[in-house]
This record gives sequence, structure tokens and C-alpha cells, in this order.
Amino acid sequence: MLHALNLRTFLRPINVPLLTHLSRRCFAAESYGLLPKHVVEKARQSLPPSAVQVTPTQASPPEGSLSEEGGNWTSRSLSGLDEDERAAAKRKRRTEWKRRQGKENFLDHVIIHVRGGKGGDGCVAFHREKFKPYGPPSGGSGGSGGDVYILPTPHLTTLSSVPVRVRAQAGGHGQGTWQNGKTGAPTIIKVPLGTIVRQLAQNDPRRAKDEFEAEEEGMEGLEVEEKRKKLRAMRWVHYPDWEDENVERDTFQEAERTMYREERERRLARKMRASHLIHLDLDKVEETVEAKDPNAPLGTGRKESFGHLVARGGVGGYGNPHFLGPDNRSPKFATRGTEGERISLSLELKLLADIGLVGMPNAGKSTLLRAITGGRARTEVAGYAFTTLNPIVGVVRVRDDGSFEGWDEGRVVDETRAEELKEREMLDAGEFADALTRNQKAPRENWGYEQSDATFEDFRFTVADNPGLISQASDNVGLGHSFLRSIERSPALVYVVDLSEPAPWDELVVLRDELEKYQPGMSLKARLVVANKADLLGGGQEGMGGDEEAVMEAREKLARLQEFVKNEFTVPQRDMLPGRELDVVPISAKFSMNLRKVATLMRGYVEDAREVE
Ligand SMILES: Nc1nc2c(ncn2[C@@H]2O[C@H](COP(=O)(O)OP(=O)(O)OP(=O)(O)O)[C@@H](O)[C@H]2O)c(=O)[nH]1
Ligand SMILES: [Mg+2]
Repeated sequence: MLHALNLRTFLRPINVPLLTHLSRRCFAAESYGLLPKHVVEKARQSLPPSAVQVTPTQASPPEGSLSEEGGNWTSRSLSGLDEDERAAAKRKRRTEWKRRQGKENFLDHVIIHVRGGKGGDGCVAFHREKFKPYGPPSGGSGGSGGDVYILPTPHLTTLSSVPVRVRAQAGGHGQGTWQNGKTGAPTIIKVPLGTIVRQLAQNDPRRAKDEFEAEEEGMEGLEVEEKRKKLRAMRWVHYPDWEDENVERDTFQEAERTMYREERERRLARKMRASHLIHLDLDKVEETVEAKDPNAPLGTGRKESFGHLVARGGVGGYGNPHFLGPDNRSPKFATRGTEGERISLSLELKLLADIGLVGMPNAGKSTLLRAITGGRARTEVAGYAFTTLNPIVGVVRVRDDGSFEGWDEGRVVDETRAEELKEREMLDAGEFADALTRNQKAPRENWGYEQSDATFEDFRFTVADNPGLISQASDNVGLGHSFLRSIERSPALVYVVDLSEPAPWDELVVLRDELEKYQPGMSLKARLVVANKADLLGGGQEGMGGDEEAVMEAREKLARLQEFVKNEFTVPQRDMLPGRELDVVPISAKFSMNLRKVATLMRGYVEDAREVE
């Protein structure tokens, strides 16, 4: 009833946006029987027809109804579209969604919570022997908990195999006849090369509680006496039925004070360590330190590379012989092991590509990557801006003559959707019925080369396709520019521009400026300008017309671009480094034209870089 009254008061001045909002809620409410029907009907009548069409199930934004301009939800639904258009609309919507996120989600990133192993407890025991009724204390000490290390490994390529929670093995408890507990085995977290490890700071909300906070949390709401009791239970082991008597004794209280002092020192040292947050850039395998496996068989002297220590295991507790003294000949208590360190780490993987493609949206970067990898790179191609949302790395395998795996002059690399449709048609027509699987084929065929051709691969390098870079990307316009981190350490960059645009040279200036804004000096790594979509300018397959005039115009445009690059983009001689001009190559990525030249040049840049290394 309260809802209905409130709604009536609101309905008087007709405010359409408010009403639209209210009616949605109201119709949704109607479906749950919350509002009387006449109130709902009145609201319905006072609305414009488009708003009234909203049904209870559409109270949330309908699927695929993004408006082009601002990415707002509209009432247009996908139901009127055919399957093809619906797929395209869904793709576009995903792009919009990603752009609205405004976060750095271009990289493989994971937060893990790490705990060192708990130390083993000390033991309270007394030696037993025939004719020796009162043997000496003989409880062993607990073993230390296992440490946690991080090891960069060249065989891994993603962080997907890294567990989110890691807890190292606990130390073994001490036992009678002076047997100390076993040290917990170290836990090694293997991460790919190129991982950046950062410890989350104290004030980071994503951080898990450390061992002290966890202990305090367990004590919350307890009375002082209960707290003391619990703390004691967590720190001390008593001989059976001796607890009450122990706590009364001076010797125990003295031991408790000593242990407390020790604990305070340990905490202080831990806090000091925590003030230096871990920050590792794991680029090389050699950076690891060598550590001796604590559980290696005696005398083997085996040493293993564990990597970088990130969380120490807890300390093992003392056995009762530790408390033997002139005034306490038969200590009936021992200490428990301490908790291992608990920290949270953020792991971020930088992609490591030899070459990075940089270009405006729709320049054809993804098409180029697909073309030079023979269609193996799983990157999406479509005719709208920001099709590519994440950097994608593809491997190019080249031969001496510049041909590469999958190379086929004139092969069409179409938009992903068109290729999917074509494939589906072929599938329906049964064209794949007798196709051999990858394993059924002869090994050489898998590489796309002739059986007799002995030189099927001479060189291999990786190329990263990136999202489009636009003017003011540094102000987070478009997809921002943080994805450039993935090619930050690529030794060579390649600009991809659309030659069919009126002024491709302007694109180049924007790209260079954005690279410089991301990291000063980064644009000096650019080696090549790929002038794509040359087919659209006279004589090409898409241009079709191919009249003489258009060809001349295209040549002039290319010459102007070359001239511009020579004048504006030549890297001057610096220190010991020679100056160099950027290469300019006209291509058609879509129709695989002139790609051998591109592959050969790229190979040259990578070879240069590897030589320097
Ligand atoms: N005619 C012609 N069209 C091309 C060529 N290369 C790419 N295209 C088309 O240009 C459009 C954009 O291509 P993409 O490869 O998705 O462009 P991109 O640079 O990856 O774009 P973003 O991922 O949005 O940054 C698609 O429709 C391609 O089919 C080319 O050489 N010739
Ligand atoms: Mg792309």
C-alpha cells in the first residue's frame, strides 16, 4: 500500500524519464504481486509507447541493445535481427563493455595468497630405561615450516597454472628420545619468464590477513582471561594433566617471559621485512639463488635452484630439554611451532613478443598478423574500431627466401565473421568429410610445405597484435594505452597505417606521440612502416577499377609517405648507435600481397636484436 501511495504522489507531474524508471520497477513489481493492478495500469497509460513495451523480463537491459554512440542501453532488442547481425551486435557490445570497464585488464594477472608452513610443535617426553625411574627430559624440537619460493620457468607461457592459495608444508612435530621434527619441504611456485611479482601493500583491500591479524581475529570478543588462556594454548604443550600445575610454577612463568621476548623480536624482524615490499621482475632464469634442499639425503650435497624466497616458514617449537635448568630438573612443558609468514602477491605476466604492431583502430593489424601466421593467430578481424581487445601473440616461421608458414600470395584473409560463415557453408556441404586430421597428415604437410622441401623452417619469431592506439590514448581514451606494456620490451616495433586514408602520415605522428607519452624513447624502437590496404588504391582486387590515373595517384601517395617518413622519422645518430631510416612497405594484408618483404624485414630486425643480446 505504501508503494502505491508514494507512486500516486509521484505520478502527478509527468516526468517521462522518472516514469520510465518507475514503470519498469512497477511492472516488475506487478509480476511479483506487490502492486495493485489499477496503479500499474495508470502508470502504463501515462507513458510513451516505447517505454510501455517494457515487460517484466526486460526490466534489466535487453541483450545486445547497445546504442552506437554512447553505449547506453536502449529498448531495441536483438530479436529483430538475423543470426548474422546478432553475432556482430554481440561482438560490438563486448567491445563497448570492455571499454567501459576502464581497467587494465590486458595482461595475464592473478593475485595469490601465500603461507609459509607452520613450525612443528616441540615434544614433552622423558627418557625411559630399565633401572632409571627418572630419566632426563627427551622431547625433540619441532621442525621449521617449509618456505615458499617463486621460480621463473622458461617452459610456462601463462599464469593459469599458478594456484591462488599456496601453503607450504608444515614442519614435523618433535618426538620422544630427542627426535627433532622434519623440516617442511619448500614449495616452489613456478611462473613464466617475464612475470612481475609485487607484494600487496598493507592498505590494499585485496590483501589477505597476515599471521598476526589472523591470530587477533581469532581472539575477538574474548575476555582478558579467556584470551590469555587461548594464547597459552596456542603457544605451549604440557605434559598430560600438568597444565594447571605448570602455569602456577615460577619456572614456567619465567620461561613464558623469555619466550615472549623472543616472539617480540621475531615480530619486529618480520615487520621490518614487511616494510620492504617484494618486487621482482623475473626476466631471466639465472637470477635465481641456489638453496640446499633441507630434505636431501645426508652426504649428497644436492643443490637446487628454488628461485626467490617470498614467504618463510614458521619456527619449530622447543622440546622440553630446552627448559632444563638448575631450578627446573624436570620441565613438563614445551612450545608449539609458530605460524609461517602470510603474504599476498600480485603476479602479472608481460607478454614477450619480438615485434609489436602499433596502429590506429581498423588499420589492419590483426589481418596482418593472421596473414603472416597463415591464419593460426587467433585474433579477431572486423570492420569496426577496437575489435582487438587484448594483445595477441602469434609465431611466424620463416624460410631463407622470406616465405613463411602458411604463405600463399593472394590468399584472402577475410573478417572473422565472413570466414566463419564460409567455413560453416563448407562444413554443411560436406567438404571436410575426407579431411585428414593434423596427426594423420605427414609431419611436413603440417607445416604447409612440400614433402620434398628440406628447408621448411629457418627462423622463428613472435609478433604481438595490439588493440588500436588513438590520439589521447594516454588520457584513457579508447582502450587507453596500458596494453603497450605487453610490447614494452619488444626490441622492434612496426607501425601499421591505412594507406587508403586521406593522410596516413598524420596517423604516424599520432602513433609516435602516444608511444612517447607511454614511455619516452619507446618510439625509437620503431623499424618499419607498413602501408596497408594498398589494394584499395587503384588496380587492386578490391578497387577493381584499376585505371591508370588511380594507380598514379596511389604511387604518389606512397612516395609522399616515404618522403614524410624519411624526413620526420629518421632516427638520428646517438652516442654509439648509428642513425637509421625506417623502412616503408606497401602491402595488402587482406589479399596477402607483398608479405614476404614484411616477413624478411621483420626477421632482420629480430636477428639484429638477438645479436645485440
Ligand atoms: N581492402 C582491405 N581491407 C583490409 C585490409 N586489411 C584489413 N582490412 C579490413 O580492415 C578492417 C579492419 O581490420 P582489422 O585487422 O580488424 O584492423 P585492426 O587494426 O586489427 O583493428 P582494431 O583491432 O580495431 O584495432 C577489416 O574489415 C579488414 O577486413 C587490406 O589490406 N585491404
Ligand atoms: Mg585488431
